[in-house]
Amino acid sequence: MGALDLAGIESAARARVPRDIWDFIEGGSGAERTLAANRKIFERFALRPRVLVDVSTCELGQTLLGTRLDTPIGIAPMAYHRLVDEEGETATAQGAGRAGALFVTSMFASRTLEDIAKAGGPRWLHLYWLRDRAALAALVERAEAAGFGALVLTVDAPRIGRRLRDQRNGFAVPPHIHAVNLDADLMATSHRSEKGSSGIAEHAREQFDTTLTWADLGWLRARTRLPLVLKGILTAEDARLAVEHGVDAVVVSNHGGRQLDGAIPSLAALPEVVEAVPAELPVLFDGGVRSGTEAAIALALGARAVLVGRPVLWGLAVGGADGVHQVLDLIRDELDHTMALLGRPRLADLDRGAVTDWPCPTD
Ligand SMILES: Cc1cc2nc3c(=O)[nH]c(=O)nc-3n(C[C@H](O)[C@H](O)[C@H](O)COP(=O)(O)O)c2cc1C
Ligand SMILES: CC(C)CC(=O)C(=O)O
Repeated sequence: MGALDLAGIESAARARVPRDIWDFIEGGSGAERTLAANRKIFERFALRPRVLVDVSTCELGQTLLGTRLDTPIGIAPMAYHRLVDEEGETATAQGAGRAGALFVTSMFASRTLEDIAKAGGPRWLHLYWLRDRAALAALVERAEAAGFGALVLTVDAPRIGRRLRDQRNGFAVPPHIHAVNLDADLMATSHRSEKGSSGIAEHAREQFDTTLTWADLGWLRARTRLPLVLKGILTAEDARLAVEHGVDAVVVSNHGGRQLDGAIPSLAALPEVVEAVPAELPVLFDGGVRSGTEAAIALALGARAVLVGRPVLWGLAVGGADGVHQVLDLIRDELDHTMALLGRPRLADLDRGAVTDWPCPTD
């Protein structure tokens, strides 16, 4: 029998993945307040079921920025999938393809964009803004040629958060795993392991452009015909600026609690962002989603799609492409079930009326 929920897949993954890699994946920044809050906040919302609605079929497919998807549950960008599986991102892409799910590939993928494209499935490419703009431009060109459908620029990481687990472990990218889409000399620091510091944070300090402002977005826009998505928006103010700067979509995210510790839980930021942007601008969401019920809550609060991070790596660690497919299908099936029992069989029916604030009496 397959896993009935993600908890079983998580514990199987934990048993397989080496401790320092597990800490890198699971960890947050600082006291991990935001990491914990991303999960806890889902308890503060409850669903409002309607009855006597024809729910004989639920429709979970949609077209998002020109990309056809069979499910509103996609994969958040995560670096270095080969940390947990020999094949890495090509297996992830296969699993996502079978589920008809969006795979947002990290710029720090450990397989080439071209191999990922060959594995099939709907895909977008995530970017950090490197000081080396020529490297960025080259990546954008390759992404277009390889059929990536949008660019997702992550804007919440001018520096890497203080990830104490990684600092204690002296975590660095193992020597046999590489961000193969970037030149080796650009990535050298990420492999430097030293107790008390994180190779990943050191690398970002060296290579990420910390001078980046809204005014620079035009440079990227001018280089691509692909839709541009900003990931890491948590306030109405920034959502409005994103719209003013012609962005095509935003992802409400606090980077899974890995960046600013103490930042607002992702789900708490979602309503103000949704309210601040025109109805037609897609708002995506990530942070702490571990079930179809939680996906339904985020969709009802206005997300057009929900991205899932860590659970996909659990699936990959446990079962490669099959494990990724299993994780995505499990959440999708739970969502389908939730929509039926909610009396809201189409994604468009999942509106603000489907959910209510319900301050938990034990809080
Ligand atoms: C191991 C790992 C690597 C990540 N790498 C990236 C990355 O390269 N770029 C990025 O924008 N976000 C990255 N993230 C953040 C995810 O895109 C996402 O915001 C977060 O994991 C969502 O929360 P969840 O894991 O609770 O679902 C990473 C997250 C993890 C766990
Ligand atoms: C290589 C890292 C900078 C990837 C990342 O964004 C993360 O670990 O959260």
